[in-house]
Amino acid sequence: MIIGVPKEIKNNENRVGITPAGVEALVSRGHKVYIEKDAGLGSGISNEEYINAGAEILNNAADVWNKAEMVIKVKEPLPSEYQYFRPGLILFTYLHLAAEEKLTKALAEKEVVAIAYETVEDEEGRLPLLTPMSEVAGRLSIQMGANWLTKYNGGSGVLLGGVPGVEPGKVVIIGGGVVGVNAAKMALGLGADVTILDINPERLRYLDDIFHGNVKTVISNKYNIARLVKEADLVVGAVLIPGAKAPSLITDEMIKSMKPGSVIVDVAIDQGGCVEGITPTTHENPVNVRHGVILYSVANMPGSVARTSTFALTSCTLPYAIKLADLGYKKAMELDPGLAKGMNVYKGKVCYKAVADAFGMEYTPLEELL
Ligand SMILES: NC(=O)C1=CN([C@@H]2O[C@H](COP(=O)(O)OP(=O)(O)OC[C@H]3O[C@@H](n4cnc5c(N)ncnc54)[C@H](O)[C@@H]3O)[C@@H](O)[C@H]2O)C=CC1
Ligand SMILES: CC(=O)C(=O)O
Repeated sequence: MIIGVPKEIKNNENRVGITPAGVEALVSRGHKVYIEKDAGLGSGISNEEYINAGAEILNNAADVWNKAEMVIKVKEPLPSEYQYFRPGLILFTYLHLAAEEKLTKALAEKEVVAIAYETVEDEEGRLPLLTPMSEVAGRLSIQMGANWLTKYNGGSGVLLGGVPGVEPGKVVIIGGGVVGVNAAKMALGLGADVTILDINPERLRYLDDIFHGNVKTVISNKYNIARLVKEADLVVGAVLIPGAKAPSLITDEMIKSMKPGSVIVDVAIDQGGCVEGITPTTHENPVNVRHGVILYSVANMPGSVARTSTFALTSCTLPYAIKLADLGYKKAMELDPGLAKGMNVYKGKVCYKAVADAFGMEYTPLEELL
């Protein structure tokens, strides 16, 4: 198969869809890999490293997209990339379509074979291609929160760990999945007072066990969210309903009730965000201020620590890329039903229900199309 890896163009997105190890693995199995010139530089990977692994470097994005049978990316295509869509092109990347109506329609109109990292499942129903970046974003959320709490950034001036004689800052994490656990690890490491809310009592039991009672666990409902957000110095939005638009849980009224200079990091922004009325920001201009509260809502947080993120992401995506290239997507999905869950748009139809529901579009099960 001919595989193309373009340079990412989202604001400050320094990750890249493949490493030299991935190129080597694909080329040694008889595939051809084209990489856009300088695509790896943001992750510390030179053109020469790709060439030495067997890739061919192309000077522009158009050539990479047009020559490839499968494009491997990191982030969802931006409007300037829609021109490269064509029937039968396999696109393997994060898509977050429930928050991207225009992209959903463009992929359907051009009959792209659109496979989203974030909805691929393993045998236990976990999300193996979302997990590595959720680990990164969860950890980063506390770093970012601590940074925006500083006075020179307009924050309240709270040090999350406190000091002897002064109590620590209060961190409230809504959603106790992968982002939530990793945020909690970092916040506990700093010495903060940590509370995690989740709708799943079993998950709260698990969190109580693994953190040996060092985090408070609270069932998630409107009443408890309002009560805890009001007292928080830093809130992390970490909820997910796979493939769907994130539920709006932190209302404008709740933001008004918070102390001025407190911070909300809405990690769930890539699925639309869990704060009422929130919109995505960029690494260049990462925050908005509402009612004196700082709202951080960057949809590609791991792009800022690209070296770590690229290697973490591609170590998980590569085995799937190899399956797709070796077997073709039909056979690969027949043998691995979890990979089939990644198919969001196919033959012009939306075949992931939560995406179709987000826009009132028709849902067609993949089995009817393959
Ligand atoms: N902004 C960014 O750069 C990045 C964003 N993300 C996003 O972070 C979000 C969380 O991802 P993961 O932790 O991997 O998901 P996950 O599936 O591991 O965890 C989500 C948790 O949310 C809980 N939940 C669902 N509804 C809830 C509610 N109403 N109240 C409280 N908890 C609720 C679930 O029970 C689950 O435990 C996703 O939207 C993901 O795409 C992930 C990586 C990077
Ligand atoms: C998952 C996601 O949105 C990211 O890694 O950018």
